[in-house]
Amino acid sequence: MTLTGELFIGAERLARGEQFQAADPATGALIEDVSFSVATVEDVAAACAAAEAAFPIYSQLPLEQRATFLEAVADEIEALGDALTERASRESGLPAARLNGERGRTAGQFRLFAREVRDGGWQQLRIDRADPARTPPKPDLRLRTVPLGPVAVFGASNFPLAFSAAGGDTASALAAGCTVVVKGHPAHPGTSELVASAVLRAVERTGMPAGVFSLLNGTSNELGGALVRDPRITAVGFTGSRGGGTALMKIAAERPVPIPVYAEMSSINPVILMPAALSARGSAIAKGYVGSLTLGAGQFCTNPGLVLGIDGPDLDAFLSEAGAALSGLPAQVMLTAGIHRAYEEGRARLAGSAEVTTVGEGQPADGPTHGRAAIFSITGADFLADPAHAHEVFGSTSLVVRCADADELAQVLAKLEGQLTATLQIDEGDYADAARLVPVLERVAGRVIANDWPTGVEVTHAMVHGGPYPATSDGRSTSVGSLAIDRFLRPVSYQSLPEALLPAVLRDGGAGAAPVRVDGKRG
Ligand SMILES: NC(=O)C1=CN([C@@H]2O[C@H](COP(=O)(O)OP(=O)(O)OC[C@H]3O[C@@H](n4cnc5c(N)ncnc54)[C@H](O)[C@@H]3O)[C@@H](O)[C@H]2O)C=CC1
Ligand SMILES: O=C(O)CCC(=O)C(=O)O
Repeated sequence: MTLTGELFIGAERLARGEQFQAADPATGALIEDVSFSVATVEDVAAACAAAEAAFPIYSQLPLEQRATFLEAVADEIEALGDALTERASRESGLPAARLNGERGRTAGQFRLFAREVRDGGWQQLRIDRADPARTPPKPDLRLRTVPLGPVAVFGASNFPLAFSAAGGDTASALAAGCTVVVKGHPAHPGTSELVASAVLRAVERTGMPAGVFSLLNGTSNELGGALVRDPRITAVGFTGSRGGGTALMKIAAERPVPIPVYAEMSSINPVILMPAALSARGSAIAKGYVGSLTLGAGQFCTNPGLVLGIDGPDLDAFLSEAGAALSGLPAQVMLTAGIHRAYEEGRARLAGSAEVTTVGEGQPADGPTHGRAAIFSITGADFLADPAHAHEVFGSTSLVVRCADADELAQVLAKLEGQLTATLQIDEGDYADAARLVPVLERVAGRVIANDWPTGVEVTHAMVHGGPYPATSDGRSTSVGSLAIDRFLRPVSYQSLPEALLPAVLRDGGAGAAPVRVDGKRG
């Protein structure tokens, strides 16, 4: 498919005078085969108007039609085949195998949400029957969730497919019945265009209203700000930096009508090496750690950036294994020059800190945007003395905290900000101590993991990819898994409405296969 560089505003494809090009992350050279139009503030308004016009139609369609549309998006994304992988690899520097997997995950997310839409449980149907004989009389009350309205989605740089134009935020918003305006990430505009064209083919094929999906491109923060400010936008999905996420939260909160922002931001994903596990299989844990740390050049928000262990010979052996495993690994191309620069600054800050020791490094960089992996260590006391040591370094750098004892380890945990994940490496002999840690970890993180690694989020019903601030802006939700649909819904109660005016799904016998809670009893 030939790229045009146009914007997608509903069914219209538009070119603009101001344009930009993607850059090859490996060299920094511009990819000159196509220039991408920069959306104007008028384009933002037009996309939001199209999303607003489509919303009453799209949100009222039978759920079967909505589910069929989501499946058509999955099919069309898969049909893009190698062309999508090639473009995404060119724009992100990520290898083809990883991107093929991500394409499958992206299509899988749409299919999961199609099944979820059909299941209907997310509508939270409840009926409390009237009791006119009660004093005072009890009214008939019926509840369901309704979609919020048009949603703004910001594509992420590090997952050009699964967290971008048709990533998890878009899939869950469309599943909820919301329309979507995407602000594509400027690092991969061609990838976004290919994906948007697949979504629009699905729109056409399944007869969805134009405006259900739009894609805007541009490089400035003003564009994203204008989108969040638009009065028709009712919620925001974002994955990116803490600075970007908090800026959007501020804009959303200062609107005449504030709206929710679901921003996934920074996380260092603590991993706790429990003594029995460390003693029994420190070497295997070290290898697993280095594998997770260096996956995708460490550019995962689930990257294990912090490891906590009790000082002693087992931790020494672990560190030397991890350092050795790291030493042979090549530096990897990072996503953008800016992300590489931020990584190098973060790595240099740790390396230059008097309290920090270098445990091991990967092979030196042999290109301008290659990130060299590194593991550092610090004592628990020094870590506690300076909270800056807990700042995320986005890439393959991790800090191991050598705690004097279990009490100090608990103090370090207590100092941590909100996290997406917290991982325990445990054996049976650790269970008693681990049992005391689990309640602490569930306060810190959205996902508590045992004997696995945080990178690679499973897209399922029981997944939580979220966590207390600053891991996300709203720790009550997830951005991955079927529960993500809840972010874009709100409950409405219908009191004493005549049957003819009730939503069909709330009429007696109208729920179909969807579960209904009648007078408090689950069906
Ligand atoms: N938590 C996570 O999963 C991720 C975190 N990052 C972090 O973000 C850093 C920069 O990477 P990017 O992906 O470029 O993230 P970013 O936060 O700079 O940009 C993400 C998107 O938000 C927009 N944006 C950023 N700041 C904005 C503002 N003030 N107003 C309006 N729109 C704004 C950008 O134009 C882009 O579309 C990385 O070095 C890393 O530290 C990056 C990717 C994923
Ligand atoms: O680990 C994953 O699969 C997802 C990571 C993620 O959400 C991110 O890096 O933005």
